[in-house]
Amino acid sequence: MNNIKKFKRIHVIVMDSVGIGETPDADKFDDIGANTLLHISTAKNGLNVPNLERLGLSNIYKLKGVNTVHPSLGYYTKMQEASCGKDTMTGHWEMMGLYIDKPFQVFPDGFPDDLIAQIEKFSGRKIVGNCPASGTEIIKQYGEHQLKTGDLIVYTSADSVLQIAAHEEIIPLEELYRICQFCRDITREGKYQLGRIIARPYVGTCKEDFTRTSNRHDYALKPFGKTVMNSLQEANLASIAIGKISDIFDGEGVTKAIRTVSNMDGMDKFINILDEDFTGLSFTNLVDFDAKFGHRRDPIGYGDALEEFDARLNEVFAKMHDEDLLLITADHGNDPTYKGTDHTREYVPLLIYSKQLKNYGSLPIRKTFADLGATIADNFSIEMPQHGQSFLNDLQ
Ligand SMILES: O=P(O)(O)O[C@H]1O[C@H](CO)[C@@H](O)[C@H]1O
Ligand SMILES: [Mn+2]
Ligand SMILES: [Mn+2]
Repeated sequence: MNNIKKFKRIHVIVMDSVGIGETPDADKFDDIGANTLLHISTAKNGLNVPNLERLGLSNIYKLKGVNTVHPSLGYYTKMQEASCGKDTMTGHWEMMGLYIDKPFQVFPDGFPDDLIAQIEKFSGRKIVGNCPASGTEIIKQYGEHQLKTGDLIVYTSADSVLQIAAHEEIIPLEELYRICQFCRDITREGKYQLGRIIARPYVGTCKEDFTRTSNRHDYALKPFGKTVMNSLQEANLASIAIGKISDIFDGEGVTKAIRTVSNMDGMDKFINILDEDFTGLSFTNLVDFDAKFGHRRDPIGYGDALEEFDARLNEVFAKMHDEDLLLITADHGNDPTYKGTDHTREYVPLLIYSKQLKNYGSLPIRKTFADLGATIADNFSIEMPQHGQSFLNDLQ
């Protein structure tokens, strides 16, 4: 890094699912033509994101209503995912230097009878659903049935995930969590290994007003190997997880976990962290983009959420110290105008800002999300991850 001190704090913000166009291998995922940001900007007839604009967002891919800027106020590029998956865990683990070579198992036809039987036996409740579904649709379909019978609503998606929807007044949270923990324990390895179990509680009186609550809980697998977060922790540096991050890594390499209930709550908590004195990483995930708008195929809501996020960057810039580095990126796409309701294989944007950097411009396209973790490791002089190349020296 020419004439530049290393950074004391690196802040990574993951805008969950904010992709920026199909990758060269999008055909393998049946995602040709997907472009989350572009299609949101067109659906909204222009996006109003002045801070992301200044950092160079539209220089990566021209979005409607977002100017290209020269010079930009940040380094900008996009990253391709090397692992063969497009789920949240794969994306985040790769950012921290770990690849998934064999995709997590999915169950497009529902879960096998013997697995379902084990869950029914443990819980003493019958299971309905057992198919891929959108979480808000399946509670419309089976919620009233659940109110009458107490049956469990089990569903999956294109991800390696077993989700249990449960009305909070019919199946108390502690019971739901206990059942999910059981599901987690029986699917850690072997033929039914699953990426995640997710508790999906909701409230309401009938299908017209059922609403999911923020008591969602994710039970992930432990990362299959060492991540940059483990190395930070070993070196007695901070590795602060805000939002879903701690769940995604099953707490591995997390020195402090801060839970959030929404994107704006995530931004509040991140901005508070900027006031704390630490050396190391803060790692924030903003999941509303994905859960509330991407999977719901709501491009207008998605665009509004992006504008709301952008507005909070004023506070972030104001609070950043000279020795801070900010990296804004995403973990996969979820084009809300695309067919189906699942993630899309896309490039993710990477925007880089620090008060001590000046010669802003484009960086080469990254072949792997792991370049992010390699840069963090390089900066803190800790063990380099198995994958990824540091771009620290490109920052001036
Ligand atoms: O449709 P909902 O319940 O939001 O579920 C979505 O959220 C899950 C976890 O991110 C994905 O696997 C997808 O199924
Ligand atoms: Mn995600
Ligand atoms: Mn998702």
